[in-house]
Amino acid sequence: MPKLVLVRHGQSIWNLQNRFTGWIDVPLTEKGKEEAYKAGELLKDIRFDVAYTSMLTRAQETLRIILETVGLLIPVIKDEALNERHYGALQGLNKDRAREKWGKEIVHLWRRSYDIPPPEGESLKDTAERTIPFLERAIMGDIKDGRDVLVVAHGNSLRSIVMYLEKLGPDEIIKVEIPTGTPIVYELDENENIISKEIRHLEE
Ligand SMILES: O=C(O)[C@H](O)COP(=O)(O)O
Repeated sequence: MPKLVLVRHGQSIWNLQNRFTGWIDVPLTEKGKEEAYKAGELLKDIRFDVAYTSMLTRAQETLRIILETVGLLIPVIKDEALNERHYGALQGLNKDRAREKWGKEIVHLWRRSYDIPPPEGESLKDTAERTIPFLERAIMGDIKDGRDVLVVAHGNSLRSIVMYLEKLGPDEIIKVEIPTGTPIVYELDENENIISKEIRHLEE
């Protein structure tokens, strides 16, 4: 059965500073690079055929470190469709300051609900309107041909993909958090049904 592996990029400078990032192109921290290396260590048993990532440095750099760690030289496809949710007016703001300004309930809904967009930004639904057509058009073609695929992207672009693959409703996706550098390994059949799901962590 072909594997589809999803990895959120390692910690970025703005993750560390607790700032909304979205489409702002910030680099990984040293810890983020280490998380990428550890993700690679956890994926050494999979002979990926192809990898996909976004147009943002933090995801591309995470992917580069993973491929170097697993020792594979494979085609890498970069596409804006996998970029993080556009966080609109929140981009650059500290998340605690945003809660003080607007209240924690609405900030939580902007961050985790399905269809409530942050000011001037994308809701998860808006994000899914670009990630899912790309998943279907490009990534699922590889899966149907039996290839093992690695996707390195972002917290919310990946939440939209997890919601679709796992057939989650808006009341379920609101609880889903995707930690940095933690591979989610799916085995899929030719009809995109999940045969198995494994979240890989290093033993502490
Ligand atoms: O863009 C961001 O700020 C992060 O990548 C994800 O943000 P979130 O934790 O609010 O979803």
